Amino acid sequence: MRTPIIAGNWKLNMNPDQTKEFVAAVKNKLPNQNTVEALICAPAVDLDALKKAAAGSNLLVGAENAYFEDEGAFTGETSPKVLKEMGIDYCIIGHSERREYFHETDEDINKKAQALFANGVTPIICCGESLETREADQQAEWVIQQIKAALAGLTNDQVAKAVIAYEPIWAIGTGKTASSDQAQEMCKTIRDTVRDLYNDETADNVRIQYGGSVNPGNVKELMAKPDIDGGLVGGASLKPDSYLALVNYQD
Ligand SMILES: O=C[C@H](O)COP(=O)(O)O
Repeated sequence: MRTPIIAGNWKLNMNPDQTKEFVAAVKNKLPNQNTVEALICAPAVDLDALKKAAAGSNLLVGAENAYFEDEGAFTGETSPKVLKEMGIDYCIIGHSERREYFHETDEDINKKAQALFANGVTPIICCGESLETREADQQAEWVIQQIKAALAGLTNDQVAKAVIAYEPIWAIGTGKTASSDQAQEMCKTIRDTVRDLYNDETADNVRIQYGGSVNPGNVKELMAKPDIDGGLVGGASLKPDSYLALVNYQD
């Protein structure tokens, strides 16, 4: 039985004061963690404020990125070891914005997954195709290759604990959501890929999110699909009311 996981990805939005206000508004209205995991992934500069504000509540805390080394001369990077020390639960890796603007490769993303697991932080591994790839009907091949590269060398136990986020680039921030059938089809493709690479148990345990213009109006339909276990939500996670509607979609 997979616990649904609804994650906000704040991207480059919110400061520590806004973070505290947000958490104060949501912290007593969140679902039980056994029913739905409610997570916010915030910029590194907000994580301390977020973690402290969320203490004692059902809110889980994640980072938006980390480096694959724990320490050293890597100016500007975020250490997975320090994320662990701060009590951070999850970390997004391989978001399409990082692949595009910061030139992250499949190999980087695999190294980041290894480094996060080595530190006990759960990666949310993003994948997804461009509009051009979708129009060429190559989305399945594209995403299968991304998943194979991201998971290379990971164990059954690690993959079973991981979260994979399918985010078609053409649906991110555009208001153009993939239909629930399109999202289901790709999430099933990802689960089938994990089944081929690992085994039934791992495939049945790995949680797969859909991301791309998820909002309170479409979350229920998406979450009703058998292979969609959660959402990775940008814009609609920035306001307390909207975030609460997303995480409480079962009400
Ligand atoms: O990580 C989240 C995605 O990029 C989706 O963003 P969006 O909900 O604003 O479309």
